[in-house]
Amino acid sequence: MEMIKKYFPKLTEDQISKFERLGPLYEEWNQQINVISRKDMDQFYERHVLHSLAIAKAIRFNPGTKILDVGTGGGFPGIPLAIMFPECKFHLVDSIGKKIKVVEAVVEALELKNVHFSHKRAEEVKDKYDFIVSRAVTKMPVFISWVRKKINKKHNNALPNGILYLKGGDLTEEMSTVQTFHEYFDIPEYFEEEFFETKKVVYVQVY
Ligand SMILES: C[S@@+](CC[C@H](N)C(=O)[O-])C[C@H]1O[C@@H](n2cnc3c(N)ncnc32)[C@H](O)[C@@H]1O
Repeated sequence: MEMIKKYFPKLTEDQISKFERLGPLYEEWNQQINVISRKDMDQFYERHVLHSLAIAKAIRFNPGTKILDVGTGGGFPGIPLAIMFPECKFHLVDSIGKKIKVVEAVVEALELKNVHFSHKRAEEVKDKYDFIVSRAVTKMPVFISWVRKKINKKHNNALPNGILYLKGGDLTEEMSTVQTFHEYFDIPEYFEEEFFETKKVVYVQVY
């Protein structure tokens, strides 16, 4: 938690309180439904919360921005981002119902009014969004095929609308077939910590 305050020094008391409550909430839920590997729970804030917030280092979403988190699992990166950007609207989806139950419990406990959640596959989502965020779900070409028709063309953020994906591994081959503009965001200094396997925020502009 101290690292979050250090890297995001402008958090309000309400945001700090919500981030502080996340740890115990996931600890409790993880005993019933395993959404986070047990060994990761020891470094929950670094591996999950701070890691998700790398997207907030790549872009400060403007109020009103609509964001879809595809394959959110227990709520990552969507829940930490929703706390960080309370004036943006988030929709978290996952194809596994019990994971969405954990999201539901966390959203209710923290009264996150800016978060909706659905048990569905990405391919079934009908609405359009300004940004699609994700972490560790599938390879980028597949991911793009799922979401490319779900991105609004009109934009009001510093970056044109698109995908922001927390990705690990060697991206060279994976990204070689991606034809639209894409770039990798500088790794925030906390990514240098060895526990981060995913070292890039990949931005893909779909149009
Ligand atoms: C490795 S987990 C990552 C979960 C979360 N994003 C995280 O980083 O903690 C991948 C998740 O993607 C979900 N998933 C895979 N394919 C999906 C699809 N087509 N639509 C929605 N969710 C999907 C799985 O159910 C799983 O919860």
